[in-house]
Amino acid sequence: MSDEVLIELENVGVAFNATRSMRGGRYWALEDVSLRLKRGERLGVIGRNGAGKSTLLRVLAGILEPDRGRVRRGPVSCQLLSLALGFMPYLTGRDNAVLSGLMLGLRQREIIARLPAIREFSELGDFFDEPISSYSSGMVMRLAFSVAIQVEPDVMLIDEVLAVGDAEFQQKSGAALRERMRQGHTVVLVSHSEPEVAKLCDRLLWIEHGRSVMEGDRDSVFEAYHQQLHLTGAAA
Ligand SMILES: Nc1ncnc2c1ncn2[C@@H]1O[C@H](COP(=O)(O)OP(=O)(O)OP(=O)(O)O)[C@@H](O)[C@H]1O
Repeated sequence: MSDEVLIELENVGVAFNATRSMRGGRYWALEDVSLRLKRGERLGVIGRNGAGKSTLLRVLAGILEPDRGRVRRGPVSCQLLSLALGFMPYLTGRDNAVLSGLMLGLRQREIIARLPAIREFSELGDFFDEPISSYSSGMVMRLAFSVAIQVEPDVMLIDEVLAVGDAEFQQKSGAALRERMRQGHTVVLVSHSEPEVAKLCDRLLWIEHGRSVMEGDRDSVFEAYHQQLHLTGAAA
């Protein structure tokens, strides 16, 4: 891992409009999170349901602007892999792959040259040329993962998607991801699967109620997290 900081968050907060049952007003999904993401880092983000993990990934991806705090970003391309992904349902897998590549800063001919590899990795067969409204959620994730693996963004932000798809594809995507990490790619992974996080990440950020609780090497953060779960008797 190099010392080059790709994205830096300083006391970042994101507020949403609260629902009527919450009596309106603003609701802080992220309250105060600071983070320095370095090139080549394999960062896991852990925390209970609703802690703000997905919101944090959307800030890192540049999809959400913070309502407080500061984000400093180098000239990096980020790809967010999430089940709530922004594909166009009426376009084919192929056209969505081209769009994603363009949005990640590739030239049209670069992404077109990679289409056969994307189609092959996805194992979508003829579905690659069908509108993705006809895909299952597992098929959408196959497409998204295949694009990300072939396009090679500077930063891959992965939100609970590795468990989607059948066991064979999970194994293949996990292996492809580990290979990318071995080559020094930067990955941020949100997952409730501790074995997955333990296998892929060497550093962890633990957040609760939108605030950073602890950041550090994987084993120390897991230890503190488990201790707290034990104390509160709560499940992750
Ligand atoms: N677009 C939105 N509008 C309103 N509230 C939102 C929106 N997105 C997230 N929230 C709220 O912000 C809080 C944090 O949500 P977020 O999805 O970031 O948590 P999470 O840690 O990823 O949760 P989980 O582990 O359950 O996926 C939640 O209370 C959620 O309901």
